[in-house]
Amino acid sequence: MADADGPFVVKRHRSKTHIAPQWKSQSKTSAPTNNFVTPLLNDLYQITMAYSYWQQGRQDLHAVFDLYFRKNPFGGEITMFAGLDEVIRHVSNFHFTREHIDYLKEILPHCPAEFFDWLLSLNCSKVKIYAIPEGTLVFPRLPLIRVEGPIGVTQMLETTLLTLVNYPSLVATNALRHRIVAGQNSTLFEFGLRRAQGPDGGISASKYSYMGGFDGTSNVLAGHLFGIPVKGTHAHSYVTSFTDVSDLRVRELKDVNGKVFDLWEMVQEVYKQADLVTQTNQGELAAFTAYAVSFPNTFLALVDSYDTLKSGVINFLTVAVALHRLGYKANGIRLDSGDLSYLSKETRKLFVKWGEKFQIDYFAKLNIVASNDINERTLSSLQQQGHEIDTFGIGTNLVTCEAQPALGCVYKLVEIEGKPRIKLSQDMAKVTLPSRKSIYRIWGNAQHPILDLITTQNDPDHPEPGKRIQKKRAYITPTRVEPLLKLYWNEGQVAEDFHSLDDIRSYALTQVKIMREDHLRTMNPTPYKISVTSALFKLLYDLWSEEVPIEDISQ
Ligand SMILES: Nc1ncnc2c1ncn2[C@@H]1O[C@H](COP(=O)(O)OP(=O)(O)OP(=O)(O)O)[C@@H](O)[C@H]1O
Ligand SMILES: O=P(O)(O)OC[C@H]1O[C@H](OP(=O)(O)OP(=O)(O)O)[C@H](O)[C@@H]1O
Ligand SMILES: O=C(O)c1cccnc1
Ligand SMILES: [Mg+2]
Repeated sequence: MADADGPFVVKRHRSKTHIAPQWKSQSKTSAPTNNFVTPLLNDLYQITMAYSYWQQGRQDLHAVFDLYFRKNPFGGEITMFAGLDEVIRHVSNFHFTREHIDYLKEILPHCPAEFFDWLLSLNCSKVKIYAIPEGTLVFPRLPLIRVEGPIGVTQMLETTLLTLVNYPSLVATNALRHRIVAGQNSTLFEFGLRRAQGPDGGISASKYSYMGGFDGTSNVLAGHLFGIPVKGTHAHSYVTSFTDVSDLRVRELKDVNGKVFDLWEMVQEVYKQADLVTQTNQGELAAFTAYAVSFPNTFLALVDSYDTLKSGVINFLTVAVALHRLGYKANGIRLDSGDLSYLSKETRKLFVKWGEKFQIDYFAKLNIVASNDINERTLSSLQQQGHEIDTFGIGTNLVTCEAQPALGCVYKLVEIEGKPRIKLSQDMAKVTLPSRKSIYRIWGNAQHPILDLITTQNDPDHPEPGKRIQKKRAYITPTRVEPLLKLYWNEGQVAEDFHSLDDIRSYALTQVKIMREDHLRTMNPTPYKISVTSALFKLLYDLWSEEVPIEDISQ
């Protein structure tokens, strides 16, 4: 498959992320990737609430908000947290421009000039952001991000933070699930840009699919922006644009020592030696020869334009033998229709047969790429059937997250001026967990975490290694207690070093090895346990009774 140097050679850029607050440094890297990401990328109600907070003189009340989701996506029991880097970029850059304010004046004409002056002065220099590291496997109800600071500004972060976390976490989780099903030995490429929900959807899909365990993308801009390996083959239209050899204008190719040969003549020679029973499509053979002239080192051919086994694979092999004689190694083929399992096995047999006939040992291991509407179920079915595919190109179903179009992260107030707050609901899952909380991942003797514990501040049940805790009808003595929330943004300063995309990806893949397998399986997995301490439980019920007094229904 092709990269910038030719079909499918891996090329990594450095992708270290450095973030510096915009008002302290003009460093370009501190800006969000998408310049739509400003305080104006918001729901109107964030601005109208800001006005009312300001009018009531409440804008500086100290608020704590939690960002969390209630249910893992895709019927699974894991979610990969993604998008934090862009959140911190947004926070570090948060300010309204004069142009934004002029527009807001148009849509909120009755608001006084002083309100707009205040809006113009807003930034996140009094905000603190605690978060779980990006790439961590997370679960329902855990605060992924805890935002603290003046309600005037922290309220306004709601919509933007949600949009920066929801889709990234969803698509990263989708990618991770594909990785889990495909196993470690398959190569996975994201091919979804053309089908993504617009340019930002496409860029985010490429970035977060890579974070979730894909090996590369066909999206050139994503390669440029994030250092993701970019890969590609060619389309059917390239093949079908050649009718016959008369379309082949450049046939000469230098061998590895620099001597010039006519590749088409060499292809004809191999063609004769191959003793074919039926004639292959000659336009296809001309197209493959042309592509080999362009990319002799990494030649890969799309073989299903006419007849995969009788024409495409044979034409590819013919060109591959000719290239071999000039000292080049072809890469392989791509299948894009039909029964991918059957065709991959038959193709592998042909690779072996031609390798033996022409005495080229690496032919047996040539790369078989498959694409065509592949999703998690197709991957899983292909694994059961046995197949000979080395590389999967996955587009539509990965980037559009066809199995579940949204992750329902929400942003809820849990404390104001030090007072815990609660949002009630008939639906228990929608009742918020009040107060500023901490989360601890609790490890036992085995090499995997047992549960996550959510605590209040100064909780009497603060977990410690070696200190036994009781959870329902079980005791746990933690061997390790891992605080999950870290301070990332401290009143105008980046407080935690950010990791490169490659590091986050490796961290995410390591966690998959650590988690118990039954939580990871894609079908009917076991839920991972999330517990709250007695103190948090009591706080919730006390607040509930305070907000809605217990009714006497005997009257
Ligand atoms: N062996 C297989 N097991 C399970 N699913 C497969 C297998 N081979 C292919 N598929 C999937 O089956 C679907 C086949 O799609 P479709 O019916 O459109 O056929 P097609 O091969 O694209 O046909 P055509 O190109 O002739 O229109 C794709 O989603 C593909 O990923
Ligand atoms: O199938 P996806 O997972 O979305 O992967 C990307 C698809 O995009 C390309 O062709 P396109 O679909 O544009 O045309 P085709 O279906 O006629 O090949 C490619 O050949 C894949 O089929
Ligand atoms: O390079 C490819 O093969 C490719 C890229 C995007 C979509 N489909 C295929
Ligand atoms: Mg297609």
